[in-house]
Amino acid sequence: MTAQQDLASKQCEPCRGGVPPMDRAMAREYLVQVPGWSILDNPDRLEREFRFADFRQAQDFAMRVGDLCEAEGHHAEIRYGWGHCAVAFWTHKINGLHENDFVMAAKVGGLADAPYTAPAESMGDVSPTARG
Ligand SMILES: C[C@H](O)[C@H](O)[C@H]1CNC2=NC(N)=NC(=O)C2=N1
Repeated sequence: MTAQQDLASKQCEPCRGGVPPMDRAMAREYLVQVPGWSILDNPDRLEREFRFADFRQAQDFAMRVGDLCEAEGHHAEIRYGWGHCAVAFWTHKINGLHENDFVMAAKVGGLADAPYTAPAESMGDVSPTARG
C-alpha cells in the first residue's frame, strides 16, 4: 500500500481549534503524499486545479467533492468553470493546515482518478413518486 492510499483511507478527526496549525516543514512532509497539490499562503492552504473536457464534467466533479466534504465534515473552497475545477483546503478553525486537509486532498485525488460517469438525466415527472 502506498503512503497516499494510507492517507486517503483515514477519516477526518474532529478539529475543535486550540491546536497550532501545521508548520511548513511538516506540511512539506505531508505534501509528498498528495501529488499535484500545492501549498499556498494567506491563509496557508492546499490547492489543486483539475482539468476536464467540458463544463458538465467540471461541475459534476465539484458536486462530488462537495458531497465528500459533507460526508467527512471538512469543507473545501471550490471554484469551477468550463473545463476546470480548483479545490482548496485549510482548517478554518485554526486558519491554517491540519492533517485533515491532507486526508481530504488524498480523497479528492482519488475521486479525480476514478472514471467519469455522466449523471443520469432528470426523469422529470415520471419518477415513481409523481402523481397522475
Ligand atoms: C462544526 C463543524 O465540525 C465545523 O464547523 C467544521 C465544518 N467544516 C470545516 N471545514 C474546514 N475546512 N475547516 C473547519 O474548521 C471546519 N469546521
